[in-house]
Amino acid sequence: MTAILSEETKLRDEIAAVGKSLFDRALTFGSTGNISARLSNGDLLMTPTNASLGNLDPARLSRFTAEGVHVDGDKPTKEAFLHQCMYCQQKLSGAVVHLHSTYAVAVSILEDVDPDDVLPPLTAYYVMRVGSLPLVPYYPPGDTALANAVAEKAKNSHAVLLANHGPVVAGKTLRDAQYATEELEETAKLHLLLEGRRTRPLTPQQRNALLKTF
Ligand SMILES: O=C(O)[C@@H](O)C(=O)COP(=O)(O)O
Ligand SMILES: [Zn+2]
Repeated sequence: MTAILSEETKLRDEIAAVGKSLFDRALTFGSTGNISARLSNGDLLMTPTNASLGNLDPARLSRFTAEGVHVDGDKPTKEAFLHQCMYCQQKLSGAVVHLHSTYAVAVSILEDVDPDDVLPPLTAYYVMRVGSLPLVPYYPPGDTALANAVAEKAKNSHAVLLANHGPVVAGKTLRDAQYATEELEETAKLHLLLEGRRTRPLTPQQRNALLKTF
């Protein structure tokens, strides 16, 4: 019991610390974005709805059982279904991060993108951390149809981009999900910086070699 409690306390503190770090670096704004993380017994901790990621109270995070029942904490994020869908598809995931980070949101609004993989493989680190980025068609935030659309795209990718909204990224640990989301944002920025210029993304062979290694 003591071990479970200390694991939960640690994870609650980590969610608040990661949220503050993301918010302080302007990777999300106001009360946008949400974070969840999974305990070893399968329970999920999630950020409450309308909470600023910059100012989370670890004791008030929403907790769900592994079966998806909200058991304590504040009213959960309206994207709770969406987070649960990511865990269903990405079985090894221990955390999910959703942000409204500016460059990724900008890319999510572009018309002429490949919906199967929105960003080109510009750097090795992007391929290693993110890999591929399918675009999920637009649905209003909190719509259960959005969760179903995410589930479809997340079958083959731990990162997805919600059209006209923002990224959702799962990781083995909360730090993995955080770092992958940050890498996605930086690559979206590079992509927009390079617009109109001739570029030399990684070749399919170079990309595949990285995917095999990591
Ligand atoms: O865009 C939205 O409304 C949500 O996806 C979001 O980012 C914040 O919603 P809550 O987590 O319910 O505050
Ligand atoms: Zn959102």
